[in-house]
Amino acid sequence: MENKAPWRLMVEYVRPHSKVLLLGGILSLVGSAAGLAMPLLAKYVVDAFGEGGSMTGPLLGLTAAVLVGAVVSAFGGYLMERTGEGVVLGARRKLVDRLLRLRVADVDRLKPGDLLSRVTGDTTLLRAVLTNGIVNSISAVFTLAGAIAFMIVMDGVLLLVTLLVIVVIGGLVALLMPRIQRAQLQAQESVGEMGAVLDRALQSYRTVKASGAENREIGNVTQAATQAHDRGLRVAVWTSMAGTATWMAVQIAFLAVLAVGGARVASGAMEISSLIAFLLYLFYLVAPIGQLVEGAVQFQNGLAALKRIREVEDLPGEPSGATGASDGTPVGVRFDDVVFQYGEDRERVHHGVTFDVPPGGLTALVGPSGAGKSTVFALLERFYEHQSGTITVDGRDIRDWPLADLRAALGYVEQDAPVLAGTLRENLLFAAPDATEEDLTRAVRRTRLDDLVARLPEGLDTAVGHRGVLLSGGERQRVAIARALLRRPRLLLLDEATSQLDAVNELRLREVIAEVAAETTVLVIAHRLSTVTGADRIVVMEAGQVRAVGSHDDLVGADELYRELAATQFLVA
Ligand SMILES: Nc1ncnc2c1ncn2[C@@H]1O[C@H](COP(=O)(O)OP(=O)(O)OP(=O)(O)O)[C@@H](O)[C@H]1O
Repeated sequence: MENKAPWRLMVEYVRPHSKVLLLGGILSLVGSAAGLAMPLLAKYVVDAFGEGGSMTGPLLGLTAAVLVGAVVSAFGGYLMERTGEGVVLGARRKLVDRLLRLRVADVDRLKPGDLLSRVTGDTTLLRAVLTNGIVNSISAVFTLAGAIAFMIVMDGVLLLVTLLVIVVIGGLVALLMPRIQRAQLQAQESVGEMGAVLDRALQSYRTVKASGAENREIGNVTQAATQAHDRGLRVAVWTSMAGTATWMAVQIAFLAVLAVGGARVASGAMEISSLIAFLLYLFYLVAPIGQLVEGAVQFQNGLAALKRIREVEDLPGEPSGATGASDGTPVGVRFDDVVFQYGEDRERVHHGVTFDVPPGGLTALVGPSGAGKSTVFALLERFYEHQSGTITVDGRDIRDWPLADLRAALGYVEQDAPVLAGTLRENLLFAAPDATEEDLTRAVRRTRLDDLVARLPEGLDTAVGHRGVLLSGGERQRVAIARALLRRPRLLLLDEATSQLDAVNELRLREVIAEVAAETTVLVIAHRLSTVTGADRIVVMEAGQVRAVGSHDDLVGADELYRELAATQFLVA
């Protein structure tokens, strides 16, 4: 979406930490200056040794340089790590903020496990860029420049020899960089892919076991892991080639300097102490060149990670307005010639859906599977945008409602009624954290959950297990209804569970629905005869259109499809 140069994007993450970074940078410069002074001081020690002068001064200087270098570098290093963690935190915050505000349609496409790896894995790579990448590179450049300056002073000819070797091999390394970045991006993608496969297996854990598909799923995850491994190896190959090239550069330069320098010392063109100092400086080049190469590699890795992070950040988000409020007064709903398809390449799901639900009472949506009933709910919640026609809630086009207010006005209970991990209380308060104890007790009573609460060892504070595995299907559905009711919705959308409920649970559910419908508008996707016969009106949908509206008795007499549904679906299932 944005077309900024990659390093600019990187700067955005680093900017909030620029002060600490500057301090760290200065410290590492001081550290490298202390380091740079050492060979020169060593030369003085050698000179003093040769000339029989006092060695105390140079030796003290050498000690001071070592100490200053060590302390300053350690502190500078700590600051860098700290900033690195700060960058990771900042990136994660930003990414998570976007992740939870994405549009449902985009999330449908993306794989949860892959998204997870972007938040956990890719953000971590950004830190490496900062700590080893940017700062080490800056201090390396400084050390390098300093060492070269000293080397000019020592002997210009030897410097030329050194630079020639380094430039040739440096060029080779530069050629490797784009390959490293590409390989790293692919490696990160494999890690994301592995997360996605693993996530799928864990989400459908019982199905995997029941289908005897453990080995196949293990195979799939292992395959993704192996791919990540292979691609990681490719990164390692290119990286170590870059490392080897650097190492060779220094070794060849060393041999060349030794040969040329030895000749120059023999001919009297240069002193032996200068040659020693020069060789020491030459080895001083090893670390910064290594750092530069590593910095460049880290930078490539960081860019690869950044690409994956930006892919998510650049997706459009929903408006992040304040949480909406609802006063619980019932509202009416109207669909007027609504046309909708899930994607450009998808078939239409709604071909002009029209119906009208007055405020209050119970309205049942019925129709064969795939008729588009759940889609009615998804459109009302604005999980997706309809292509044409009008949907109004309380007489107001839903596109004109602030999204947060619209969603606060609607209570939504999904068919598989998810219960989140945590205690029963946490689950109930999920949509209304500020609800009072009294509200809570009332909601529990209204949804006939008091028996359950009395039976649980720690009442409301009993942990209900990951995804509510410790509750029955009927209990889960009622927990979800209670959760929705605590938000005092003006319209309750209830996608009835298709699974068979036992007689007691079915009776309870019917009572709960009837009681809620006395106070607010309830729109229920009905799979049960008890629900449709108890409804004030029934909307019959077929293949993306409304074919009839009426009471149970009207429809049994007037609508063939309804009669058929009543005879088979509702009575049997
Ligand atoms: N998120 C989605 N992305 C793409 N297509 C979808 C999506 N959700 C539903 N569909 C398609 O839209 C059509 C209508 O689905 P919908 O869930 O609204 O039907 P339904 O009447 O509620 O059926 P059921 O009673 O089986 O739940 C189906 O063909 C389905 O495949």
